[in-house]
Amino acid sequence: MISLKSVAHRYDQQQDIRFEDWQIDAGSQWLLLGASGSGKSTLLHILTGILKPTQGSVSIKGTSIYDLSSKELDQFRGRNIGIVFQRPHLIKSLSISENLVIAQSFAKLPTDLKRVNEVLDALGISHKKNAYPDQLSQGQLQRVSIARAVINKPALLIADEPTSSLDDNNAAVVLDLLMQQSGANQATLLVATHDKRVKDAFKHTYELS
Ligand SMILES: Nc1ncnc2c1ncn2[C@@H]1O[C@H](COP(=O)(O)OP(=O)(O)OP(=O)(O)O)[C@@H](O)[C@H]1O
Repeated sequence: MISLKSVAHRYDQQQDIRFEDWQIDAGSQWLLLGASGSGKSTLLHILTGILKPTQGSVSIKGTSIYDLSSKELDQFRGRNIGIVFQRPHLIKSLSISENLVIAQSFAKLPTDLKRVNEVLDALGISHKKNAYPDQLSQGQLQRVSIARAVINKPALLIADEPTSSLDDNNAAVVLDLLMQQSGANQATLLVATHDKRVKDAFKHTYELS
C-alpha cells in the first residue's frame, strides 16, 4: 500500500502545489492525469523519492520514505520503486543483461542471473541479452526499460509517458507488458500520460487540477 497524506510542494516563492490525499492499494493500476504545469512531474518525483515535499508524508509499504536517511532512501528506491521513462536511459557501454545486473547491484542485491533471464524472457527480448542498447529498436529498448524497472520486484512501478514515442503497435505492446508485469509482481502501477491510446485501459484515475 502506498499513501500520500497532506502533501504539498512549493518551489521558491511560488504558490503551493497541493496533492489530494491518496491511498493506493497494492497491485492496483492507476492513470495520472493533469494539464501541463499542474504538477505531474513534481508528484512523480515526490513518489520516487527524488523530491522531498515541503509538507506531508509519503509512505510506501509502511515506510515513510522521507524519514529515511539519504543512503537508506537510495537503497529503498532501488528495491521498491521501478521507473520507466518516455525514452530508455540505458548504459550504452553495457549489454542488455549487464544493464539489468547493475540495477540489482545499485539496490545492493546480489547478482541473480536467473531473475535476469526470467524477466528478459517474460518481455520477449532474451535473444537480445548480449546485444548493446544501440543495436535495439525503440520498441525493444522500451521493453528493456520495463525489464530494468521490474527486475527487483518493486512495490511501485511508475511510468512517465512510456508510450508517447512509440507507434500504435509498440504502444499497445508496451502498455500490455506494463500491466502484465505489474500483475505478475503485484506491483502498483502508475502511468502518467497524455497518450489517448492508453487512457481507456485504466479503471482508476488520479487527476491533478
Ligand atoms: N525546479 C523548479 N523550480 C521552480 N518551479 C518549478 C520547478 N519545476 C516545476 N516548477 C513549476 O511547478 C509547476 C508544476 O510543474 P510540473 O513540471 O510538475 O508540471 P507537469 O504537470 O508535469 O507539466 P507538463 O505536463 O507540462 O510536464 C509549474 O508551474 C512549474 O513551472
